[in-house]
Amino acid sequence: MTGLPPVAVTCGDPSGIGPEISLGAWRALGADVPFFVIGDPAHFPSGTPLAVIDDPSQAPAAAATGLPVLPHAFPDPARPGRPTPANAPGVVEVIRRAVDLTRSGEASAVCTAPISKKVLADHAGFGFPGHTEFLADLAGGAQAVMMLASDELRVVPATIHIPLSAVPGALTPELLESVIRITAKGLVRDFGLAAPRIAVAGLNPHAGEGGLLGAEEMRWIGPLCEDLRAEGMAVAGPLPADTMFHAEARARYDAAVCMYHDQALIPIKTLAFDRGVNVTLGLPFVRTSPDHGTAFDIAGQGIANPASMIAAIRLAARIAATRASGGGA
Ligand SMILES: NC(=O)c1ccc[n+]([C@@H]2O[C@H](COP(=O)([O-])OP(=O)(O)OC[C@H]3O[C@@H](n4cnc5c(N)ncnc54)[C@H](O)[C@@H]3O)[C@@H](O)[C@H]2O)c1
Ligand SMILES: N[C@H](C(=O)O)[C@H](O)COP(=O)(O)O
Repeated sequence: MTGLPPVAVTCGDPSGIGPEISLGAWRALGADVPFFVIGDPAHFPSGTPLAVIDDPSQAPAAAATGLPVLPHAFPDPARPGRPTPANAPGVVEVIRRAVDLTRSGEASAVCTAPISKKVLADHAGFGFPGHTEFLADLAGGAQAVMMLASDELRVVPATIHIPLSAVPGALTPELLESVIRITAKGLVRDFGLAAPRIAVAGLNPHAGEGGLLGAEEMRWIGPLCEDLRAEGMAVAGPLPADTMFHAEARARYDAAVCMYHDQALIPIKTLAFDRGVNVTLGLPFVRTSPDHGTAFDIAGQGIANPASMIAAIRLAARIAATRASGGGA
């Protein structure tokens, strides 16, 4: 226990595995890492020992008897695997509520259960491609940087939720430089690393093969890395992306900054799908999430693995404690 307020966990899509992995997290963590879920008490698996609270401060004591839930009423029941349009706006309201509670100091961090972007776009007018971009907006337009972290590997996609065809146009020296700087700062502030080492992936096969397979590396990614090295930052690259994720290569850096979503997320979800955590860097509050989605295909069957959610709640509490102590700052 840190003495900090509890972590606010959003319900995510109630028809996904959010309710059951939250229950799994409470079973594993009990009151050791205080948290509460914001959601509809009727959405949890039948037989869930619930501890309904009306204030986040009650969560640590409530956790001794059941899963602490701060109620948020939804119009429809949760139908596992079959999201209902009427519930979509509530999913967004819950995220806002978790952020408000964290910004007011009643919660120490936000941990989000998975949402379906498509369901929210279709039925809640959600104008963002993911939590990351929504949270950046709630933070007043901060530049939010997505990191997925595990013991084996940390990765950061410089461009996030955009089509592959849009990546070369969206990648600019300004964007990449700020992503590298926010990553370095996050590794110091939130992960307590004194001198973080960052590896930067190339965009093209073989990092462009000297211009034969693409020009971006020679034209500006390489020179940007040079400039940052000249400043004293430990930045390696641009490295060929196909050979930078094996065990020996990973030992040489603390985070890999990649050019697009799948370049970053395929290696970590292959190595650590059951324990990776999505952390948003660059926000004025702490936010984590499990590294998987709504898993509608298995929702309600009681087989979803709660390990990534457990790791996400633990990491949220740890980062909040590090920030509160001024630890890595
Ligand atoms: N943090 C988030 O909100 C988040 C993250 C990723 C994906 N998504 C969303 O989730 C939806 C589904 O995405 P997807 O199908 O690509 O990925 P997914 O992670 O939901 O599922 C991929 C596969 O992994 C399995 N799986 C996922 N989590 C599991 C767990 N905890 N235990 C056991 N098996 C698990 C699923 O059953 C499925 O077979 C999409 O709408 C996507 O946008 C949300
Ligand atoms: N890109 C993430 C993944 O594939 O795991 C996922 O979509 C979550 O993104 P947000 O945290 O922005 O919702």
